[in-house]
Amino acid sequence: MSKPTSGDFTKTAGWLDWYAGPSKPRFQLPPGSVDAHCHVFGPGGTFPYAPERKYTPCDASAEQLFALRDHLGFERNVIVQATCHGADNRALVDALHKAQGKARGVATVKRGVSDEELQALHAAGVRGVRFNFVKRLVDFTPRDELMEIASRIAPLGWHVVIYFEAVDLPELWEFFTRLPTTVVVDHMGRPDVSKPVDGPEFELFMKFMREHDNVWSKVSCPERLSVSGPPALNGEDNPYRDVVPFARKIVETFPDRVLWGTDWPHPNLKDHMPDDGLLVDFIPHIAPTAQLQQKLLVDNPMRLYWS
Ligand SMILES: O=C(O)/C=C(\CC(=O)C(=O)O)C(=O)O
Repeated sequence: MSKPTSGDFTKTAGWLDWYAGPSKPRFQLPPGSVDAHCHVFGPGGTFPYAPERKYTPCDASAEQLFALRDHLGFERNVIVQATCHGADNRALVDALHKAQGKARGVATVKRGVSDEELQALHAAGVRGVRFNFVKRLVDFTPRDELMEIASRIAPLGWHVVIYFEAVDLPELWEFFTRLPTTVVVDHMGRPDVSKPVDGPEFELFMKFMREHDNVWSKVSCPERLSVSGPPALNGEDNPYRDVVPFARKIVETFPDRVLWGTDWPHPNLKDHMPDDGLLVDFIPHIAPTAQLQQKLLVDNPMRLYWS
């Protein structure tokens, strides 16, 4: 694979570039597997980063993403708009066109978006919008604006992807449970995995999914959530052990409402950059049977994004 570049932009201090030269997974992905959470960044020279961004990444182009897809053995991608591009979805749409049907997208839109713009996004392959509540990534958007957007995209059959920290779930609960669409949670609602898996914080997340059958979860990002590791590097075949009980509990309890993604190119990691091949090898630890793997990697994402 080619190496990361940063074009005309100066990367955020301490930025870790994505891992060039990932290993080949030992885990054999089921045919038709979908990497259901990944991003494209720029390239900044063609698709400039948004003025309101909170970080400036290294470039991560569509071509580089598709090279990783093929190397790891995925068939398709779901490309999620990252906050460094704000509500400018041009890099995402360009990647969707280049994917020739092998990618779907999740966009960010503002209240003023026109019906024509929504139709054009749909034609490009967008099937959802992302509402981000992680305070280090975005400025506050009033809830009534977000609810208005949700009601505009619901008739298109789209869903809402939500990204938030576990400690904020109580405050966001009322808003989330009013959303009129399928709701997909990024990275399991970012649990604090140093707390017990059967403790009150994670139990609230389980209750959120149990009581609302329109709520799905991505069981992604162990590299972001892990506290005690070990990292997916240097051939480690049992990485991020502390995250496994959380992800596995969700997969086994709600097998028809889970998705998995690499989160490539892993923005804002501070500690290490994982080997994406070893990240794929993490999957059987959280979805231990062939049936669970088929649902997680093929059936669920195909139902949500390609039917
Ligand atoms: O890659 C992710 O999903 C998580 C991110 C970045 C992000 O969400 C964004 O920039 O939109 C994070 O926690 O920094």
